[in-house]
Amino acid sequence: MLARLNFSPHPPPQPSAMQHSSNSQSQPLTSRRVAVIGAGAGGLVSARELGREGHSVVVFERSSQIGGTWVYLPEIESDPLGVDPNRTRIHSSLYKSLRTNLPRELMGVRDYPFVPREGEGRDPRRFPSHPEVLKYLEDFANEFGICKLVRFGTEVVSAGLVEVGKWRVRFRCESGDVDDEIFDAVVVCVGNYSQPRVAEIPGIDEWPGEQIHSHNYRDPEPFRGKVVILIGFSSSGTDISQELLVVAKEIHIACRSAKTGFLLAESVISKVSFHPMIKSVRKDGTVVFEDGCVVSADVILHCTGYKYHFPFLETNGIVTVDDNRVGPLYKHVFPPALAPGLSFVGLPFKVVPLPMFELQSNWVAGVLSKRIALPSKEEMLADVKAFYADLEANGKPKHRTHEMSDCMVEYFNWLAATCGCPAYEEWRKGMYDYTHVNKRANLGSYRDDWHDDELIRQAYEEFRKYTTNGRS
Ligand SMILES: Cc1cc2nc3c(=O)[nH]c(=O)nc-3n(C[C@H](O)[C@H](O)[C@H](O)COP(=O)(O)OP(=O)(O)OC[C@H]3O[C@@H](n4cnc5c(N)ncnc54)[C@H](O)[C@@H]3O)c2cc1C
Repeated sequence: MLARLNFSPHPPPQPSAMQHSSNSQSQPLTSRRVAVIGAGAGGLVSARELGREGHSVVVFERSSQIGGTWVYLPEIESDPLGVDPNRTRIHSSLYKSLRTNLPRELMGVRDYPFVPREGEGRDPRRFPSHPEVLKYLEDFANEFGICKLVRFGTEVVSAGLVEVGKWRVRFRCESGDVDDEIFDAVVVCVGNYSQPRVAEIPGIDEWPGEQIHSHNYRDPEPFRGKVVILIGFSSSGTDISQELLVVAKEIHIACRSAKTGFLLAESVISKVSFHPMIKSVRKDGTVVFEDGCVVSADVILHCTGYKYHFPFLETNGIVTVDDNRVGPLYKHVFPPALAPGLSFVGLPFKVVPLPMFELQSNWVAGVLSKRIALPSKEEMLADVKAFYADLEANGKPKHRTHEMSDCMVEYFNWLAATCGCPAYEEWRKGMYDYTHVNKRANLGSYRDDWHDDELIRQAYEEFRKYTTNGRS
């Protein structure tokens, strides 16, 4: 294992890895008044990119602090399944013990690396616990002066086009008063991990057990001694299963592919069974799987992901959410008929989020300033149609429209080339792939046991451009 490299705090930002190529036509850039909705990582990074481009930015944030997902709350919603429209709402889906599932070298913004910093409560590990990510976002916001752009306690209740190139944003302040303002553009950065998507299970209304979605999972204690059915074995499911193994009586994991590829430790394997999906549940508390196996269970825990949800958006049906496809969107960002006034930062999943936010928002900023040209509306629509046809031809269902996984690097490099930014570095690709392989081989220990030292060396070599030690 590589000895920890010790970097002192970030120096003032260097010329950005993301900084746009010079305005070769030497025309003045157009400055717009832009509303950014949400002050999570996506909104903070967007505000920085828009500001760098010379736009005037207002960030609307309904909570009292920045960080979005990374603001952990121990409370859960009044409906643990998260389907009752009248439930009390909690934004973050973090659970108490969460550590990142990506190494910090990958997670940070490209020109503001997420390096260990000294100080009280800091967590220097490669896969740190969640408060460290929030601290990094606070550092980022302070470094780039973002907080002064944020209107806290201000929830956007509607955003719609009033005339060509003018958007009305209506917002509710903490006092309850509703007001509105006009902007040239709206960038939606409200996050995609708050609105639970649950599995449909025949017979569930009469099943006597408890149900909960991972959005409302905080710690394993309520599951002590219970037989738990866990649906889904992606990011949340894999993590939560590891915690439950310590306290639950049995865990039955229902997932689409029974061959998950994960290797489990000998010590826990007897407590876990893998199954295909649930066929039905019965009044007597049993759960029937598609392979005919029957289990008497206490709890069903849905680790089944989230739905896109933009209740404030008024587009007269131009942008819709259909089976979790937000569309039509050109390259997951611009609705052709409303571009560039409306854009979305952060929709794709199975990605490295922050570098993607950086690229997407650099593109949005550049298009708004007229540094970067968009294709015509017709060309963008044709591109979207071709993309949908491609998904269909490859058997990818609609609800996975914004899933990247294998296409991530291609997408990032397309954005980078369009913006005139450097391509996604080779060490990043290598580290991303390695992390996934290592996770599969060592689900319980991949965060503390790794062998990608050469990639870490390359990462810190690059980070030297942006950190004090590297400059001295
Ligand atoms: C359990 C879990 C684990 C994760 N682990 C990792 C990880 O290890 N590494 C990683 O890189 N990423 C991880 N992610 C992904 C994470 O979501 C992203 O890193 C990133 O934080 C998303 O930022 P965002 O700005 O898109 O959304 P969010 O962080 O959700 O921020 C959205 C903000 O918008 C605000 N908002 C919403 N609606 C309105 C409105 N109408 N008006 C005003 N404000 C509004 C919200 O209050 C919130 O502050 C994880 C996600 C989850 C759920």
